Amino acid sequence: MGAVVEWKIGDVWTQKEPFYLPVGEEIQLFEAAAAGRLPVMLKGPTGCGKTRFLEYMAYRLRRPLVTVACHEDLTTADLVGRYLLKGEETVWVDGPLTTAVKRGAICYLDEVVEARKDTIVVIHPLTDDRRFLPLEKKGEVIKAPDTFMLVISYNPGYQTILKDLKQSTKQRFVALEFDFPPADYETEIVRREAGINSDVAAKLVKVAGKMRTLKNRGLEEGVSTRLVIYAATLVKHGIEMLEAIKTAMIKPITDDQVIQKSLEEIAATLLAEG
Ligand SMILES: Nc1ncnc2c1ncn2[C@@H]1O[C@H](COP(=O)(O)OP(=O)(O)OP(=O)(O)O)[C@@H](O)[C@H]1O
Repeated sequence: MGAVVEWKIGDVWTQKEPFYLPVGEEIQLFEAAAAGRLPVMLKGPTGCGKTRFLEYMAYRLRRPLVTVACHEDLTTADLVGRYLLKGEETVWVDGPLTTAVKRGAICYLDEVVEARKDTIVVIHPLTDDRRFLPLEKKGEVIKAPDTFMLVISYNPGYQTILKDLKQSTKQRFVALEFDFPPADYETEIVRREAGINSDVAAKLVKVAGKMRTLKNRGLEEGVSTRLVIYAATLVKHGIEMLEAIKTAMIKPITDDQVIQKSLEEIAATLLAEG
């Protein structure tokens, strides 16, 4: 048995509309894919709004959202289900993928590349016009209802030759590309999410923008919108700007003290400029 799989079902009818600020044509494209029963890949760096977008789309389409955090020990049984011993009896327990298919939900496999290649293969029949899920252990095949939709997230920045999706998997999805929002959009997102004024939000976004230009020059990944929101939240709770930037936007992304110091200097200079 694999490690415990982390998953949750969000029922849209019990949920209020998630805040999502569209940046391009992503809503129309996703709706067209949903109408055409096509599987979707959300491509982009960590913390840039992929999950929030999907929560918003699930709400908009009034479909439950089943989210699975993929990891390298994830087995087919973790996704599909397994027989478990309950007292004297052996009972079948559906996994998140089976639950999503049965409920006609959107199933979101987050960071799918982390899962083992032999595990990923189980989604193949769901991603073409067959749209079925084989439950091999149970000797059953479930046909997906029209509302079922498979969505995966994928961060191309992390991939190496050893860890990448196979072409035969990639070429089963339409891809929506995400990136950090343009500065004025990101300012609005940070303002709303952290509940701070636009001025503070704009300054943090400016620092984040500068830090992102240093990607590949010592920094593996640009600072995420999520971290900018964290910094804004610290400021809202009384932490001074530079300290908030160090704690939320610099230390989490690099352990290298020399790089930390130079990022701090860049931030201090930008803050002094006003
Ligand atoms: N366009 C947007 N509209 C509203 N909020 C956004 C938007 N983009 C980013 N955010 C904010 O950024 C946070 C991080 O985004 P999210 O959790 O969706 O990232 P992600 O791309 O799914 O990251 P990961 O791959 O690490 O799961 C969200 O909680 C939300 O507050």
